Amino acid sequence: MITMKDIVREGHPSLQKVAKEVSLPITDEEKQLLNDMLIFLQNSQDEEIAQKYKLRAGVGLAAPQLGIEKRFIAVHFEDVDGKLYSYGLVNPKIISHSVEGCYIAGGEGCLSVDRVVEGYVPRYRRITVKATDIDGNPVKLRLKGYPAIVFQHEIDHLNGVMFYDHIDKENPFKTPDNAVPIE
Ligand SMILES: OCN(O)CCCc1ccccc1
Ligand code: NI
Repeated sequence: MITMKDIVREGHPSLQKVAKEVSLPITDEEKQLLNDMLIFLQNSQDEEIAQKYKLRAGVGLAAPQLGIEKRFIAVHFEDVDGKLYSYGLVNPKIISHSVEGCYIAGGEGCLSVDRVVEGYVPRYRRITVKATDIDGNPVKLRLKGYPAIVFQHEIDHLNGVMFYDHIDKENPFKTPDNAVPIE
């Protein structure tokens, strides 16, 4: 099972590179990896398991965070309406996005960053993501608000981008233009 010791921290080269496209169909080993990533997220959100294995709660994980420079991401969370987003995706790509932005009022964190980095992280408010799922089916997701933010955070990891790269250096709490806060 994946635990925190498997997650590389900032400074590790895998977090700074552009990860490679995965050739399809994915291998059984790659399927296992995606499943293990999803199970980690579920475990990290289970109070008992998280406490037992000292897991930090996460709503998403990207393969480069495991030192694996391949374009895999996993997400597991519910949105404010209780809709469950639980996906293991291959080669996710943002194919369109709104001009309008959004940001989490409390800022973002990252399992690969063992410190608080304050400030607003400007994100697109709406995105359309195309990917392949764990069974090789094409997936097209239209996402808005918090779900859109999570996917952007994970896809950033595939391109060597950390959440704090988006924070305004001069004024971290400058309200991003044309953007709405997400509580
Ligand atoms: O890359 C995953 N990760 O480090 C876990 C936290 C993910 C995340 C945190 C805040 C807002 C969006 C996504
Ligand atoms: Ni992260």
